[in-house]
Amino acid sequence: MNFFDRLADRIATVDSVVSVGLDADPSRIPDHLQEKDLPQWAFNRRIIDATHEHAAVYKPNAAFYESEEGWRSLRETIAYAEGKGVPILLDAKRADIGNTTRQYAKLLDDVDAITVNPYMGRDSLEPFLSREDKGVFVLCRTSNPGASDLQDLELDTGEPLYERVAALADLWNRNDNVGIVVGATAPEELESLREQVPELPFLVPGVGAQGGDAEAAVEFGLRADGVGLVNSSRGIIFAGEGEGFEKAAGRAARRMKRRLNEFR
Ligand SMILES: O=C(O)c1cc(=O)[nH]c(=O)n1[C@@H]1O[C@H](COP(=O)(O)O)[C@@H](O)[C@H]1O
Repeated sequence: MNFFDRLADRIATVDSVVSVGLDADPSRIPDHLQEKDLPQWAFNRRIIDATHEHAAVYKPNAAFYESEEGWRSLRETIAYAEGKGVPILLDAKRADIGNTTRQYAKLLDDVDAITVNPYMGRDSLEPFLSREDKGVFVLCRTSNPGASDLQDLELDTGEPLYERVAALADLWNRNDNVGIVVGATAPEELESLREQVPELPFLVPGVGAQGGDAEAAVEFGLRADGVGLVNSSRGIIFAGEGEGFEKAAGRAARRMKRRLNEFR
């Protein structure tokens, strides 16, 4: 089954478009879990127990797991989330020349969807795009302050670079498995991109800790059939500290779901 069909089912089941970002920064894991064998896994397991009823997906960012312990924690996390029926979107932002990117694309064996970087062009993404059953989210207009350095540059056609990326993503979507990443901190760009590529699902990060626009994230981030994702990482998983941190995370996830649902 196509990833976006599975995602539609998941959104309907939990009545939520919340992507819970599992950015388990080792330095922020509560003290009482630090002596565990794999502190990140111990942390994520508790977060998943507390938030899965509100999670359309979990989005671990690979940056937080790039160590031997980290990869072990990530594997456990993925298996546990799958056991709860929650799809995994691995935020890896990968892509490279052909033989290298074929190795990167193997990451998809273990997860449902991935984020990729379009900078090196079509061939660098081909091994991801050809995985018909997996979701591929192409970075388009990111949420960070420096996004405008390159992504807003005007091409000789007069369009900004991020619009060209969206047009290419639409072209690359021959298997109905491509979405784009558009930050909630860029509500005008969100609106214009939704008009430009109405068929593409969006992943909208940047609400919560980055202060993005939740209403715009829902209004323009979701496709007409309601498929799309709005992510918060630190705003959910680090909502509380110390013992009982997971309860605070559960409340934060529920609050975000309700807030987004007001606009759906
Ligand atoms: O691809 C992403 O998910 C992403 C794209 C983007 O434009 N901005 C952005 O913040 N992200 C990711 O979304 C998450 C945001 O985390 P919080 O700011 O803690 O909610 C991080 O994992 C970022 O890497």
